[in-house]
Amino acid sequence: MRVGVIGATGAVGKELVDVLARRRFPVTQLSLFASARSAGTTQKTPFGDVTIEEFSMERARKLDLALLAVSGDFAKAHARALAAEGVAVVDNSSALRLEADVPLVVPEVNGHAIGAHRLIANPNCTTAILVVALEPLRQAFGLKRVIVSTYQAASGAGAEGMVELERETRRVLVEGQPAQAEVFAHPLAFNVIPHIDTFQANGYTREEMKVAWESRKIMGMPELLISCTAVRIPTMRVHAEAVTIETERPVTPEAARAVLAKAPGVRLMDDVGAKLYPMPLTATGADDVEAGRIRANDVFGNCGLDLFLCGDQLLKGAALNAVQIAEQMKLPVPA
Ligand SMILES: NC(=O)C1=CN([C@@H]2O[C@H](COP(=O)(O)OP(=O)(O)OC[C@H]3O[C@@H](n4cnc5c(N)ncnc54)[C@H](OP(=O)(O)O)[C@@H]3O)[C@@H](O)[C@H]2O)C=CC1
Ligand SMILES: N[C@@H](CC(=O)OP(=O)(O)O)C(=O)O
Repeated sequence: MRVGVIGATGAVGKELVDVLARRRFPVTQLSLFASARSAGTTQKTPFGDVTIEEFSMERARKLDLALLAVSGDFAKAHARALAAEGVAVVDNSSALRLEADVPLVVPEVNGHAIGAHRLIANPNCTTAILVVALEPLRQAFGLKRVIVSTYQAASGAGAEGMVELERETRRVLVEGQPAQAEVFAHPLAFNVIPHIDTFQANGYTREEMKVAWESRKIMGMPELLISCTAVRIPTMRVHAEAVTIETERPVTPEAARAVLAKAPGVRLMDDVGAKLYPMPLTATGADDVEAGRIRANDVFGNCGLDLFLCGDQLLKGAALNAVQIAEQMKLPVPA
């Protein structure tokens, strides 16, 4: 299959190439696209050294599958046009996620929505990690309300976010100077910032609203009551989420653990006596979303549950989920 990764030099794009190789996706020809500034450079990949090409529709329309990891504006300009050319497209940006004719998919939750569609949207990273754990709990106990607070890594802001966190941490520790900010709203080193994406009229940020909008669409629960506080923290990778739910039917921590232990895409890590709980250090590079710190939340009587999640947002929140979607799309089988 002729596969193209568009945005191949970025945080998500590099992971996409690795995931394609790791999952033995049937790639017969891999094309890597980025902007003009990267064109002509060489990227080492598990498929060998590949020269980065500047994106053009002429080149991309020859692909069987295009994995887009650029911006929303780029997706608006090219995603539908590529799909119309017969290219299967999975887009990582937020541009098309709420469009009625574009399925928004986390395969463990709503893989059935893929059908014969040629253009699929990959969800917001925080949302994908959340719904993998929420869906099995919903199936077992019903779901009334969700309150989530997030702890999001610098790489959520792309390759430049990682560079800034490393540079500014050095500035403080090595040079003894105060940290500065360009990518983030404030210096991130030795700080936490309750501001990801732009503020909306209702006081929430767009990142927080995406968690609500997208969870409702993926889970097919347009009325789901859900509130999010999204916070950037100075880790490199993995988004953590403190989640409180109110269920429709009574829930116990033991029953929730039994459900999550069997849930696809979830790794139960919940043994506080052994200091076993989800953490960015253990979730980094892992496909499964870690779930732990499961306990009854008495605020909601016998229908309340608290839990803590950690998911590698460059994998389940982006590249892994996108390749899982591609695996379920109806694509030409190479001879
Ligand atoms: N980071 C994350 O955790 C997640 C990101 N996403 C989404 O994935 C997308 C990519 O994010 P991320 O990897 O973090 O971003 P990066 O900033 O790390 O990478 C952006 C990529 O886009 C390329 N690019 C920029 N302009 C063009 C262009 N005109 N034509 C072709 N390629 C171009 C860049 O190439 P060059 O190096 O040449 O500039 C680079 O490869 C975004 O839409 C983001 O919202 C989704 C889920 C999680
Ligand atoms: N907003 C996420 C990453 C991201 O790119 O999300 P989205 O694809 O929804 O814009 C973060 O900063 O951690």
